[in-house]
Amino acid sequence: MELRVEGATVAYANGHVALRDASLVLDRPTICGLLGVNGAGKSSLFKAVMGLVTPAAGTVRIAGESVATAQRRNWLAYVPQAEEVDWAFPVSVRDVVMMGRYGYMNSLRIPSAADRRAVEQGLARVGMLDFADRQIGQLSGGQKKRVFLARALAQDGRIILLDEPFGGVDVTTQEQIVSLLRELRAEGRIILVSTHDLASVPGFCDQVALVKGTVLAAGPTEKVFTPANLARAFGGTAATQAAGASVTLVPGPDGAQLVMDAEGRLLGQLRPE
Ligand SMILES: Nc1ncnc2c1ncn2[C@@H]1O[C@H](COP(=O)(O)OP(=O)(O)OP(=O)(O)O)[C@@H](O)[C@H]1O
Repeated sequence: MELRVEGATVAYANGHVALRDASLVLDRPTICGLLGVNGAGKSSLFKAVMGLVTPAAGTVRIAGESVATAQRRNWLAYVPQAEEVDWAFPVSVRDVVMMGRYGYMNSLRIPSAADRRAVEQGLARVGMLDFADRQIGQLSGGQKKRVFLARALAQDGRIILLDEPFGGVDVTTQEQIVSLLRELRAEGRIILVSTHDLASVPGFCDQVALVKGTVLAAGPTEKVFTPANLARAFGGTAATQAAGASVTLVPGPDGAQLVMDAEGRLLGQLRPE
């Protein structure tokens, strides 16, 4: 599998250019973190990959094919931000996960035994089988995320895009999601995950892409997740805020310790002697 975004420009109907000349190539199984401030263009990049917006310039190719072909082959799975979902819509958890199978069904959408099995397996894998008959609005934030993850699992996507999967989830749920993402990578899938939780990035992302109106830098975490690059993506003041702040040390690349503040901002890096 390969995801190749080259020179993509995403502009909306009101003329706002969310991304300009953005490039990102993921050509092996990976967990790639997509990092940037609010409004940096992360969701716009996802939408371009999913074919929800058509780039005004540039190309998106998936294993050499167009997005439309990749969609038809069920290669692309998307776990949306919670805000994008209408939680009042009267469907059960099982119904939502079954949507991941629509691409495998004919127009009558009558599930086969294989579809039902994929749904049960997806729900079991995220620990949500007991909630299968619940209305989706009647779930906690973390449970909602897990349901949409189960939908991606049921779909058996080769490229899985997760928009802010850790927003509002507790530490245990976050750990469960991360270990599931590792399993999916081991199965050969490409995982692209946008997150604001910088502190957790070195622990689970083998690559990162920094977004600010374009892809500023992308590559292996140990090369790209550096204070200098983070300052470019998040603003240059991070390093000056250390005095008096309560800080956390997070294991970083090559034995380094990342010094983060309470909000997950990177203040600096301690290198081993
Ligand atoms: N449908 C739209 N019409 C016009 N402008 C839009 C639309 N969607 C997003 N934008 C704008 O494009 C820019 C990038 O938005 P995008 O949602 O891609 O950012 P993001 O990095 O995902 O942000 P967040 O972290 O807040 O989710 C923002 O300035 C946003 O206001």
